[in-house]
Amino acid sequence: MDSSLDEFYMRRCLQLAKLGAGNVAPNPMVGAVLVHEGRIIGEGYHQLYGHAHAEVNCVRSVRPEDQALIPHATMYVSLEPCAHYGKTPPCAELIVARKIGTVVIGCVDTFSQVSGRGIAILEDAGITVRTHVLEAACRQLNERFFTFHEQQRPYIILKWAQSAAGYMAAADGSPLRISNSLTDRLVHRWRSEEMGILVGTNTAVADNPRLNNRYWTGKDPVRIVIDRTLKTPRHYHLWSGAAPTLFITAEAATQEGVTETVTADFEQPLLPQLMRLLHERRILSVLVEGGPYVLNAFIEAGLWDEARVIIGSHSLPDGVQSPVLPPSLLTGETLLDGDRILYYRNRKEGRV
Ligand SMILES: NC(=O)C1=CN([C@@H]2O[C@H](COP(=O)(O)OP(=O)(O)OC[C@H]3O[C@@H](n4cnc5c(N)ncnc54)[C@H](OP(=O)(O)O)[C@@H]3O)[C@@H](O)[C@H]2O)C=CC1
Ligand SMILES: Nc1c(N[C@@H]2O[C@H](COP(=O)(O)O)[C@@H](O)[C@H]2O)[nH]c(=O)[nH]c1=O
Ligand SMILES: [Zn+2]
Repeated sequence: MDSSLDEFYMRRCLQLAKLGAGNVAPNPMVGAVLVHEGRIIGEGYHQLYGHAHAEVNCVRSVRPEDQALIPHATMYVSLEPCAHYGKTPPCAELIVARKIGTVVIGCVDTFSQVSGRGIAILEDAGITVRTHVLEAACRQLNERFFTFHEQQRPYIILKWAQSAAGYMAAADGSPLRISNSLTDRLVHRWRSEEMGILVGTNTAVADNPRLNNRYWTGKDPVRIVIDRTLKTPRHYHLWSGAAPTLFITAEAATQEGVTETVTADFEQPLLPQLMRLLHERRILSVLVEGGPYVLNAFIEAGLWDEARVIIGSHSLPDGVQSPVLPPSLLTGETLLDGDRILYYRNRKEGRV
């Protein structure tokens, strides 16, 4: 078998999968193509959470005159076909029922209800299966999903803005705009891409932040506030009910509309409890927007996957110190109208 051809069609699966970005979480993005003698006869991707999977849309897209070719075609799919009855029936059974002879898979689905069972169903039915084609790229596409299922915690992105001298706020703690308005748009795009956004008590009290997505299209993340004694004043934005909000507190649990207080044991390390709680609530990813105390707590615990550091042109020579990350973890840098944005990664993974 020509492995470069497998990679060629898998790249098409990845392109298709990405069309689901923003609409399928907490499900993974998945793309599929059906190929018969060098011609693509079907294409599909997972378009919307709770709706048909990529393989179903791919089979449905085959034109009536090509239907007879399906048993002689090869299906390429970026993620192992599912084996469980979730919101839809198992795709592995659809592939068996349609008598597709060969299936080429990008990466195994490590979600406990699938995890090799999809491949087993195909092989037991006599289907030829090839796996691990562009595996690193297929895993990277869904790194939030894989981190969530393999580490039982959300994918964590740390983000802050600092001056060139390394300060995040004035010495008296009063809030300060460091990033420019174009960078703020990018930040709101980042907010739209993650399921949660988190700040510490002092940031909630000092900044009265909204933590929503106002400068980009798409969703607002769930706001998560660490607030042991519920210090955040009730008239602040975080209590407004304008977006789902979780206050992590030592006080009793309550619910007012979309605003909840959730009790944690502050005598015990908080971050492991927080990770469990967010896993239970199926929050796949969190953008941690500060302040430095919270950011450093995540860094010290090694609980982060990416960091995005904005270095503004603001000359702030003194004040609240920003965290420091090892330069060896720096993976890229961009410039946006005078702001420098540094990108860090906490582990090595293949890139798309
Ligand atoms: N430039 C930027 O990007 C940003 C700047 N800022 C600025 O940063 C400053 C605030 O930062 P900072 O003082 O570090 O405060 P934080 O917002 O990080 O809040 C720290 C407090 O939150 C609680 N907390 C946080 N993490 C934990 C944990 N793991 N376990 C238990 N409690 C926890 C504690 O409160 P307690 O002890 O009361 O229980 C702690 O003192 C403000 O001036 C703000 O304007 C903030 C965000 C971003
Ligand atoms: N000062 C600062 C940031 N601060 C972060 O943004 C929060 C305010 O969010 P919002 O109320 O939604 O605008 C604030 O509490 C802090 O977490 N972010 C940045 O990108 N650049 C900046 O210069
Ligand atoms: Zn499926």
